[in-house]
Amino acid sequence: MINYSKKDILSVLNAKGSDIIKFMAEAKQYRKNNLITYSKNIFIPLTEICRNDCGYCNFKKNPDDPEAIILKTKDEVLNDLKIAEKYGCKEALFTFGEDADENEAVLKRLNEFGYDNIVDYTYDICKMTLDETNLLPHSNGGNFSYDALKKLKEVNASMGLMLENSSKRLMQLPAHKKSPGKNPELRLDTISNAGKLKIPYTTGILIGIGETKEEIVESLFKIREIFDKYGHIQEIIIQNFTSTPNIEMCDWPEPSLLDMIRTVTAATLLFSDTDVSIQVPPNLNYDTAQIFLLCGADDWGGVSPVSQDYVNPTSPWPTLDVLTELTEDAGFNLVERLCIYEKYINDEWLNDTLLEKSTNLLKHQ
Ligand SMILES: O=c1nc2n(C[C@H](O)[C@H](O)[C@H](O)CO)c3cc(O)ccc3cc-2c(=O)[nH]1
Ligand SMILES: C[C@H]1O[C@@H](n2cnc3c(N)ncnc32)[C@H](O)[C@@H]1O
Ligand code: MET
Ligand code: SF4
Repeated sequence: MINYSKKDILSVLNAKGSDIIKFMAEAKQYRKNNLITYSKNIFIPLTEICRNDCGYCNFKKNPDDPEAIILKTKDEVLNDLKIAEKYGCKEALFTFGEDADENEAVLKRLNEFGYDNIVDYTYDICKMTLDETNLLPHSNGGNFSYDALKKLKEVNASMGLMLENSSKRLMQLPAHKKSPGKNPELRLDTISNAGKLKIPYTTGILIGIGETKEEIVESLFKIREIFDKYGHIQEIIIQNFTSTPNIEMCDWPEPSLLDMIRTVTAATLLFSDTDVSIQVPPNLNYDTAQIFLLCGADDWGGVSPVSQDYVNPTSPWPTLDVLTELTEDAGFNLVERLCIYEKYINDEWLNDTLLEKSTNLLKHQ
């Protein structure tokens, strides 16, 4: 039963002074324990080519850029995975541009490798990960069709797609005006299809890209609606727009610390009657991350000892020592989790191979 109305959540996003402190305390008291989770991962950008062109994006590269990753080979990926395994990583995070196979250079490379589309290639990369390593694949490559998701489900422990925001208005702003794949109807469909297919899922919202507080409320309620229908959303990322000089939105202000606090508090309250985690990436909040634990966030997301965050390359992750220290200093304990949350590790959600691998990894934590 949802305990909060849209009006309530909007009042959290507008709260000032002692009101916001009161809401933070309310959100914090819903946390059943003092554990903060993270997943030890390696970030592998399969391709940096993307059909969209988001105004905030630091990841997408032009195919003519000699530094661009057009398509990683299987050997390159396996090499990355083996290094990650040595460091004890358990999640292979495949994040990449959407529908990259619409691009000539990517398609040419796919053809050379014996493929004609990016979904089949991603499937084989994930299959190789399961066959040759102890890591669990989590793919996040933009929208996928129902059939593509159905295929990828077989080789992914979990998958993800940021809703970003449910407002169509942003399709007219620098954030999304050149990104058909950020049409919220499409994103909501992908997230719903993942639910129909019983894929443990990560989604979230991006704060500070021109949205209003009302639109943040709408976005959170849309996610809630889908979760109530399918139960597959394991975590919600509250991601803050981070500016760098080379992006189209370089002059846009980053969201304030207080706006992030308000949003994390609002998300925690809206999901307080569920076991959905609220994730805040510590690398985008290097000096301020602790405060989010005090308003209900309970997960740091993927943290990598071996790779950079290719989406936010100027924001290095804290080391695990630093993360432990700042978590404990705030009154919590840091614990490792898998990319798939424990409650989904059963035969309702996973095939035999993924179930066996996840169960074994869980035992050895
Ligand atoms: O390092 C990052 N990890 C990102 N992750 C990884 C995430 O933190 C972990 O992979 C999940 O928590 C699963 O363990 C995403 C995963 C998704 O499914 C969807 C979006 C993101 C976004 C990022 C991101 O910007 N940077
Ligand atoms: C992988 C996810 O990273 C987020 N993302 C993309 N660019 C930025 C940025 N400059 N700052 C913060 N988050 C960003 C989007 O929400 C995307 O879906
Ligand atoms: C690199 S951004 C994350 C994956 C995908 N391109 C998306 O925006 O959904
Ligand atoms: S954020 Fe994702 S969809 Fe948007 S341009 Fe970057 S890679 Fe493409």
